[in-house]
This record gives sequence, C-alpha cells and structure tokens, in this order.
Amino acid sequence: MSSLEEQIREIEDELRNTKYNKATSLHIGRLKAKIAKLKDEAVTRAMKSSGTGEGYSVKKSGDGTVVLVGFPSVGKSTLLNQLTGTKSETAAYAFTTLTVVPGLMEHRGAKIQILDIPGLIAGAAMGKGRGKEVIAVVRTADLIIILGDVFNDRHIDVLVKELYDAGIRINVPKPDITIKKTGMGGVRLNTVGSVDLNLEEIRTILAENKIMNADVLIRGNVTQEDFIDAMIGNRRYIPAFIAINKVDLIDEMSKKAIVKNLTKQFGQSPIMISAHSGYNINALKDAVYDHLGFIQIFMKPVGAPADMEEPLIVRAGSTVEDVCNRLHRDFVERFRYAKVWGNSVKHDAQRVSLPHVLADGDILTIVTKL
Ligand SMILES: Nc1nc2c(ncn2[C@@H]2O[C@H](COP(=O)(O)OP(=O)(O)OP(=O)(O)O)[C@@H](O)[C@H]2O)c(=O)[nH]1
Ligand SMILES: [K+]
Ligand SMILES: [Mg+2]
Repeated sequence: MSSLEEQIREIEDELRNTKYNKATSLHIGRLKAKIAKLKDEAVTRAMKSSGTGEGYSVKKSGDGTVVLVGFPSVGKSTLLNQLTGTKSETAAYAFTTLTVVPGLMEHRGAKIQILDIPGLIAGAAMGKGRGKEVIAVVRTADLIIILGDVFNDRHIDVLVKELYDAGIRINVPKPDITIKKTGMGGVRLNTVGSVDLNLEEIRTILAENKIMNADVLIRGNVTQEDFIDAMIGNRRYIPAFIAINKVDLIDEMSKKAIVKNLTKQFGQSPIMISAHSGYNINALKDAVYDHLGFIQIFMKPVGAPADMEEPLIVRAGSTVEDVCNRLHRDFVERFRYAKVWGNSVKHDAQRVSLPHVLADGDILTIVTKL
C-alpha cells in the first residue's frame, strides 16, 4: 500500500473515533480537509501516471452523454448493444471490455450518446484496475447509470464511494460557494441566508490548504464537506440513477427484496431490467431522457407559421445561443435578435438576445443578418 493511502487510512480512523460536538467541530473540519487533500493528491497522481490511455478519449456527440458504470460482467456491454444496436463485445468473464465503446441511442427525438466502459473495481479512484482512465471518462458524462446485477446489488455502495473518492458528486446541486484568494486581510466571510458553518471552521479548513487570506461568499446552507469540495475544486456534479440487470434470472420475491433494499439505502428505487430479454428497457430509456432534462423548442421561420410537428430537442437550461449553434455554424455570428412566444418570456413575440434561457414548449424565431 502506498504511503498516501496509509496516511488517508490513519486520518480516517481518527475521524471515525472523534465524536462530533461544538468543541470538536474545528478538529473534525481539519481532519476532513486533510483527507480530501491527500485523496486529491492520490487521484491526481494516478491520473498523471496513466498517460492518456489508448482508446479512452471519446468525442462527445449527440444531445447528451451517458456513461454505464458498474462492476465487471454486470452486463454493461450487453445493455449498450440493446440500447443502441452497437456491437460491443460481451462474454461471461470479467474485463471483456478494455476500452470505451460509444453508441448512439435515439429516444423521443433526442440523440443520446451512451458510453460502455471497462468494469470498475474497489480502489478504482486511486488507480486500481483501469480505474484512472475509466474515472476520467466518467467525469465528463452528463448522466451516470450505476449498473449492478441481481448478484451484486448489495455492493452498489462501493461504486458510489469510488465515484465520490474520484471527486464526482452525484444527485446534488453544486453548492454556491466562492473562494477568492487575496493578498492580505485574513479570511473574510459573506453569507446569504442562514449558514451553519462559522468563520473559525472556514479559517481552519482553508489553513489546511495554506490559504490564509481570502474573500469567501456562501449562498445558502452548506456543510464542511461542501466547503472542502469548493476549496479543492475540480469536483463534478452529475445526476445518476441505479439500474439492476439480469432480472430474468430471479423470481418476483427476490426482485422485490432488491428494490426494497436499494430504495432504503439510496432513497430512489432502482430500475430493474434485463439487457438480454429487453425487459423494462423502454422505462430505462425514459429515465435517461428525463434525467438529462430535455425540452422541446418549436422553430418559427420569419413570416411563416411555427413548425409544431418536429420540435428541436435541447437540454434544459439551453440558451438562444445554444440553439443557434445547433442550427448552423455561423448563426451566432450573423445573429441580430430572436423573438420568443412561451413560458420563458413575459409577453408574446418578446425580443431576446443570445444569453436568453429558453423554456419547454417555447416558440422561437431567429433573425439574422443576411
Ligand atoms: N441472464 C442474463 N445474462 C446477461 C444479461 N445481460 C448480460 N448478461 C450476461 O452477462 C455476461 C456479462 O455481460 P457483459 O455485457 O459482457 O458485461 P460487462 O459488464 O460489459 O462486462 P465487462 O466488460 O467484462 O466489465 C455475459 O455472459 C452476458 O451474456 C441479462 O439481462 N440476463
Ligand atoms: K464480461
Ligand atoms: Mg463490457
């Protein structure tokens, strides 16, 4: 075991043996910051030693990218093939897949890229197996499907922990924290709303990272972990859901038990599928679509009725500029103004500019220079 891992283990032990109360909260904050820093170092070291890794850089395409994360042989490749018609190799032995295999799924008008990757194992975040290359791919995804099968449903938490250790935060919004380093003046704190963290805790955590002077702005309540994440940076906030494969191999009772157990553990019920038989695959596709958050935009050419038949499918939060980029290479350059009818504007035919954020069902006209 590397000395970095030993150090992490030691501090984690100490943390476990420290009871939280007002008197220990500073010490606990310091320990957590230490662990986060060491882990960050370990992950960075693992990433560096990996080189780029042949077959691991895949160009993003489509309206969103989904990655299938799971232990070896849970059926990631079989699922990719079922969803996209790709022919990723499948077999009954572990580590059949050794590179990233992309496929394209079309569902409800959206084109969604699905990435099949090698199996993840415990310790992956620290570089075990092909962990480092695999994690680098996962970090770029718009959505993670955590795939288990009916034989390992009790170990989904291991995958979740690996993602966490690799700086991936699933199903939580990015905490609104800004840390601006300054030359002098110590640590100054500004808060919006009630914040449980106090200045002393923040000073202690920053000091662990040798930051003695900074202007800190926190909007909304945050935990010590959130603050440490903001200090270390490079965290990725990605939605995720759990699917359990190979349900064709168990009876109804065992199926219910798995659903109950996972729902209790993660607060969301898993989607039970069979990548072989296609059972519940449509529900899985719907879940992908919903989690990626697509909206429909109806284009209306100047002086003509809107096309209500074939909406443009874009991610929620998309701006007029995003739509321009989708439609034509030089639309942004030639852009004069746009008009919008619908939920994102106060009145019909309202004039908007490129940064305007669109809403589901909006009708949009783009006026360009010739
Ligand atoms: N019964 C059953 N078997 C399945 C199902 N999906 C996959 N399998 C089998 O499980 C084994 C592993 O499938 P793969 O698709 O290779 O699994 P993987 O997760 O890609 O594996 P690695 O690439 O090695 O990590 C193969 O023998 C598949 O035929 C399913 O829904 N039901
Ligand atoms: K396999
Ligand atoms: Mg595979």
